[in-house]
Amino acid sequence: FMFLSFSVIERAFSLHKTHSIKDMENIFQLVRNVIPPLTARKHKGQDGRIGIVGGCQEYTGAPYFAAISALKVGADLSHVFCTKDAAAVIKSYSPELIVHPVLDSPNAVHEVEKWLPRLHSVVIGPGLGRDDVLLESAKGIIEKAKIKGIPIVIDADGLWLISQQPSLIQGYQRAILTPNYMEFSRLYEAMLRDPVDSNDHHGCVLRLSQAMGNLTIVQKGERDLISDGEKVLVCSHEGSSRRCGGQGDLLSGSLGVLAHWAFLAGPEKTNGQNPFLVAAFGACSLTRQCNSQAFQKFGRSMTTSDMVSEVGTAFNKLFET
Ligand SMILES: NC(=O)C1=CN([C@@H]2O[C@H](COP(=O)(O)OP(=O)(O)OC[C@H]3O[C@@H](n4cnc5c(N)ncnc54)[C@H](OP(=O)(O)O)[C@@H]3O)[C@@H](O)[C@H]2O)[C@@H](O)CC1
Ligand SMILES: Nc1ncnc2c1ncn2[C@@H]1O[C@H](COP(=O)(O)OP(=O)(O)OP(=O)(O)O)[C@@H](O)[C@H]1O
Ligand SMILES: [Mg+2]
Repeated sequence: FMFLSFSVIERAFSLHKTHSIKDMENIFQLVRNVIPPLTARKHKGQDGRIGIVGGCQEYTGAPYFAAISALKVGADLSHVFCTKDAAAVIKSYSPELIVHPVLDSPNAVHEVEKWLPRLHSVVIGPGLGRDDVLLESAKGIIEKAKIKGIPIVIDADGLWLISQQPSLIQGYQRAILTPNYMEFSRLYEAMLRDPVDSNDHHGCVLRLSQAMGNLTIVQKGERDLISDGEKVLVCSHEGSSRRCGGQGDLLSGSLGVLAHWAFLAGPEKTNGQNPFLVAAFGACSLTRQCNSQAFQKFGRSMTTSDMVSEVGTAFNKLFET
């Protein structure tokens, strides 16, 4: 089945090289290489402690989807840093999550900073909203995470913040941005001062990554384009035509774990490829596989919760061979 999905690795200078099944299969193998083995000699936490920064009065589903997906991919602990009024709601969705109601407190940055030494990666933005006070907290948290060298996934309203202040993340190569169509356009226009060229998606994602200082960009869509400014990977693994909200949150939460694993494994395990490209490819194919499986069961009534239930079998199918 792996050969049915259609994904490519291409060099920046030869953008329209023929798509090679071998390359695609190789990237799946690289994802497998970075997955930590399950052994009896590990303690709780070793396979990943992930932080999600998001969750406000309007949005509680998004941080939940990201945090629960991180656990189901294989992280040991998943922390959500959200506003006070969102915390009880998110806790009530799941006893698995550790929820900190700190994001709207006056010392929000310090409250999250205390936890950073214990976190392997952070996902900033799912359900964060656009309140200036919360965006300011997110900004402070990004700055602290950068100082610690922690991999940072930026999604949703975190990308809104980056569109306003690109220098906040520019040049930090341990960051991965996961824009949808709208978010990509906003970022592109902010950085390149030009509208997106709809005839050249490859070139656009490549140029945006370069303008941002070669951090990893995942442009989500009918095909996911993943670039670090040098290469463009394409993930068009089969999903479905069902576009319920929350799928991007499943992607960013999964990517939080995979980014940590790939970063820890390093370029030896990824055959010299940028570990964050490999992680992104893994998260995109996993999300699409969950979509495909859930759609087969539920059709049009499929929701993101149904996709979350598929993470385990989807992961096994793609990566545990
Ligand atoms: N259950 C929850 O709690 C969930 C909460 N969520 C949270 O919501 C927050 C805001 O995130 P977001 O993604 O709605 O904001 P943004 O990107 O500005 O899009 C807004 C507008 O963009 C447009 N548009 C989008 N795609 C397009 C396309 N391909 N092509 C063309 N246009 C396109 C479209 O415009 P329209 O169709 O109305 O013209 C759409 O209305 C954020 O915190 C997020 O995490 C979500 O995660 C879902 C689950
Ligand atoms: N047209 C499409 N065909 C197939 N898969 C798609 C399509 N558009 C998006 N996807 C997949 O859906 C997932 C989420 O992408 P999407 O663009 O919906 O993110 P989003 O808008 O941020 O979602 P969310 O509602 O969580 O905020 C990605 O894995 C992407 O590959
Ligand atoms: Mg989104």
